[in-house]
Amino acid sequence: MKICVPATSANLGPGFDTLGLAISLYNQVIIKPSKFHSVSLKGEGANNPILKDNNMFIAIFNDFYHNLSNKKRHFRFEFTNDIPLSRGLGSSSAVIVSAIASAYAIEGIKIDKNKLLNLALAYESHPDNITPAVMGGFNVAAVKDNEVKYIKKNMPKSLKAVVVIPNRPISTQLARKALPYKYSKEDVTFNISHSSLLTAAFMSEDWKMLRIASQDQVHQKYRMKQMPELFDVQKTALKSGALMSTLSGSGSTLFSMAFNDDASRIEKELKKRFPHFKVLTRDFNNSGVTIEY
Ligand SMILES: Nc1ncnc2c1ncn2[C@@H]1O[C@H](COP(=O)(O)OP(=O)(O)OP(=O)(O)O)[C@@H](O)[C@H]1O
Ligand SMILES: N[C@@H](CCO)C(=O)O
Repeated sequence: MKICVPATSANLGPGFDTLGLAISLYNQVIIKPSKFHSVSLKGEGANNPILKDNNMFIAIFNDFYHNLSNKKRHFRFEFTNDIPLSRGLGSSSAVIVSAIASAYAIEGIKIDKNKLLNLALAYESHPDNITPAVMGGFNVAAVKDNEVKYIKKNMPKSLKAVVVIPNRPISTQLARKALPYKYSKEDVTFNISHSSLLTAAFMSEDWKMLRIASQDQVHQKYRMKQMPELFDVQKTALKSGALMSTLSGSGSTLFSMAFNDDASRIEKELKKRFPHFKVLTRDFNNSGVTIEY
């Protein structure tokens, strides 16, 4: 049985805890019945002892498996991770979504994607990464009575994501603590207007509007101060022709979106200016988590 889940970029500037989209960069896990519990890891986190000994995926998988099954079985988990840890590309959401999906799949129980999304919400209270991780595409999401209410739009093939992944992580938990407790009415109004404009721009494919609509006053400046080079990354991406360039989730990755024809020039410029960071160009993902029995 094989589960594949995409990376996600949340917030998209002003849409704090609300907007997110899925990128064609994946974590994959193959699970096989086995005489003993065993784990193999390839790719991101492969040398991280926590992922071998105290793996969040295994803990969530076990929570669900023990509730769903009355059999005592052991498994071999073969992870191939392309989503970097704590870089703002939704690594925790990918783990949560794929662990829950795996527990159902190994028991042969089909799980509806809306149910999967609402189960994932118990592990990550903001819906902006888990929604595109499950559904794919661009999503606007809100939580009401412990349920995610969302609207999805598929991303067109004419656009690419260009991501700059720094060599240092930022933990989401700490990055959330770095934010102010209170905001001025001006900042709140700024973000409501820009987030609404950004959503309308995605829905109507008015891509030229993104540069203005993706501005934010609520979280980026507080977080990017911790890694000031990120301001230069953002400026370089926009100057090289990106349609928008925003802190991905809580960072440290900078996400940019570009027309296909501009993406390789932007990638080249970013690689030249920031040789110590990883720069990747990817399509968007529209299918979300996939399960092969
Ligand atoms: N492949 C993985 N296997 C097991 N646990 C993982 C894996 N990837 C991430 N994690 C867990 O998720 C934590 C990272 O979550 P965090 O929310 O800080 O970052 P993120 O999800 O990558 O960023 P963001 O939410 O801003 O997109 C890691 O410290 C680890 O506990
Ligand atoms: N909306 C979340 C995304 C990161 O998980 C944040 O910015 O903290």
